[in-house]
Amino acid sequence: MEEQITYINVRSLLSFCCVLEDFHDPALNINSYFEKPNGHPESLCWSAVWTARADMAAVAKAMSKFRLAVVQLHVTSVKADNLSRARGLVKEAAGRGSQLVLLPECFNSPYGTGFFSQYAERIPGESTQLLSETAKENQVYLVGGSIPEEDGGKLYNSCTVFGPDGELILKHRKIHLFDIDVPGKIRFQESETLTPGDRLSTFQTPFCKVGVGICYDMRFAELAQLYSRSGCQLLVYPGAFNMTTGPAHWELLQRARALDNQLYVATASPARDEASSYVAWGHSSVVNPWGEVISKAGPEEAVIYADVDLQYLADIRQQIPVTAQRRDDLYAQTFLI
Ligand SMILES: NC(=O)CCC(=O)C(=O)O
Repeated sequence: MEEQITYINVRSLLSFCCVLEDFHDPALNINSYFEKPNGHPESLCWSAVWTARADMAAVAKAMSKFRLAVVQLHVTSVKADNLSRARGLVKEAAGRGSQLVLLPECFNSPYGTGFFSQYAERIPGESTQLLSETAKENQVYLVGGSIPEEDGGKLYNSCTVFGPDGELILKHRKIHLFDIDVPGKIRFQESETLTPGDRLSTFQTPFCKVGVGICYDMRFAELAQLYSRSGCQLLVYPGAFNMTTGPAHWELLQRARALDNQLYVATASPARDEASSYVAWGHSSVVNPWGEVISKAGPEEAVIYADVDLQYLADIRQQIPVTAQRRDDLYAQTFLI
C-alpha cells in the first residue's frame, strides 16, 4: 500500500514538474520512467525522478532556441503564382533549419478593398489546403499570413496556422479593421467590405506559446499585453503597412510591443511593388525582447531568419522584472488625480 502511494506521489511530482516548467513535450512519456521490472520500488521511484528531471532539462535546453523564418513574398494578381512561390520559399526556409515560418498579410492576393471579394475563399479551400500540405511537407509550424475569407455571406481577413502534421491549429480573423484617413496621404476603410473577428488567438508549440495579430492589430497595445500575460513569448503579425505609415510607425510599433512585453515580435509584409494600387512598405522584421531589430528585410522579396532564444528572454525578464513590479492595484482604480 505504502509502495503504491510512493509510486503515485512520485508520478504526480513529475507531472507537476512538467506543469511548473510549462513542459509539453509529447516525446517525454512519464510512464516510461516507471517501467523497470526489478528493484526496490522506492529507489526506483527516486531514480525515475532524477532521470526524468535530467532528460527534461536536456530537452528543455534544446527547445529553448528555435529558428524562425519570415517570407516577404512578392504578391501579384495571379493567385496560382503567389501560392506556388510561397510553397517554394517555405521549403527554402525549412531547408535552412527554420521550425516556424511566417507569411505576409494577403499572401495569396493583392491587398485592397476592391480585391477582397474577388479573391475570397472559404476555409478550408484552395489556399489553406496548400498551406496545410506545405507545413506537412516541410515539418514546420506555418503561420499562413492572411487571406480574404468568405463565410456566411461575410468577408474576413483571416490568418490560419498549421502544425508540422498539416493540421489546422487556429484561425485568427483580424479584429481591428484598418480604417484610417490621413488627409492628402492615405485613406483606407477595410470596414467597407470586411467584418472584424471577435476573438484573440494564441497557439502552443514545443518551443513557446505564440500570439497572433494581423497588421493594424499591432497598433493595439492591449492585445499584445493580453497575449503576453497569457504566457506568449512570441507575437507574430502578418502585415502590409504602406508608404505613409510604414516609414513612420512599422518598426516603432514592433519595438514598442516587444519592449513593453519583453518578448519577440515578428512581422511579415508583402514585398514592395510600386505598380500595385496599394504599395506595401516591406521591411519584414524580427525584434528581440530588448527591443532590438535582429533581422530585417529591405523592400524586395526575401526570406529573413532569426534565432529565437527563450533563455535570453528569461534573462531579460529577470534583470528588468516589470511584470512583477506592475501596480495593478492602482491601474484598476477608475479615478484620476
Ligand atoms: N493592412 C493594414 O492593416 C495596414 C495597417 C497600416 O498600414 C497602419 O498604418 O496601421
